Amino acid sequence: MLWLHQLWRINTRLGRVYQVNEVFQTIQGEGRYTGKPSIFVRLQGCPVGCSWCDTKHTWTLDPELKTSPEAMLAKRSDTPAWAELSPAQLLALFAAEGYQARHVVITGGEPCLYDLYPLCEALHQAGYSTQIETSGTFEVKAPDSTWVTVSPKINMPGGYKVLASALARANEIKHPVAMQKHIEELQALLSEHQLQDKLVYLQPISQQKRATELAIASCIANNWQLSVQVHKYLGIE
Ligand SMILES: C[S@@+](CC[C@H](N)C(=O)[O-])C[C@H]1O[C@@H](n2cnc3c(N)ncnc32)[C@H](O)[C@@H]1O
Ligand SMILES: Nc1nc2[nH]cc(C(=O)O)c2c(=O)[nH]1
Ligand code: SF4
Ligand SMILES: [Mg+2]
Repeated sequence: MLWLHQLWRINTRLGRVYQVNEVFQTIQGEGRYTGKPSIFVRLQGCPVGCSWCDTKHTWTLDPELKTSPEAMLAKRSDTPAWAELSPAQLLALFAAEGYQARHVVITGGEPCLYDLYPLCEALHQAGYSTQIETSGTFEVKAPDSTWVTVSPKINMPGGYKVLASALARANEIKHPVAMQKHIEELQALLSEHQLQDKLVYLQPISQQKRATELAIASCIANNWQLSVQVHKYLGIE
């Protein structure tokens, strides 16, 4: 017999909705799953404020910018408009769009502002594998089988800091770099949390030549891997 609190938890989860900036099908362009056909679900809202963020249009969650799922899907440029969808509505949207990818990447914005259990569980039940792209500044609320990519934010202007629990949960650590100090910050973080055995990727910030050269040299020196945002080189989403 289900306890009352379990029933309440299930009901709450079933009733969960997500604020979604965009949904699209493409090739995963970053990290361990680079090259994998994927459906991206980009959630709205992020308070972290990375100066080099390539998705600044997802930072706000303005109630006046709420739009319909159809209008959200029809967007052809980066805007801060968002739509509210339940996991069931997202699955129906995937079917209606005829998406064939079986891997779903939940990104943002900062997806870990949300409880991702209901979404990931519904996706798993429907046969999808799931991945989260997160800054690690909020608790990761997702099933064990979800692949978690943590892009640790260190010394952020707003004071947000990567959580030890998020680093421990990470299946891979992906660090955007442009300067030598970013390499040193990552080395200090890995030794502070004893994470030398984690899978680590360096990702040059915004395809800059110097950042890419630094990332290549640092990957070789530290036996890390390179992630180059393949989608940007290909000119796809
Ligand atoms: C836009 S963020 C959204 C998910 C989450 N907020 C985070 O930071 O991981 C997705 C990934 O893009 C990376 N990223 C953002 N802007 C970038 C840029 N200009 N160059 C390289 N990587 C970037 C982030 O570090 C993160 O790994
Ligand atoms: N193709 C593609 N791969 C990605 N990997 C992580 C992305 C993100 O914005 O989180 C991203 C993205 O926006 N597009
Ligand atoms: S945490 Fe992610 S979405 Fe937020 S500002 Fe930084 S890169 Fe952008
Ligand atoms: Mg991106």
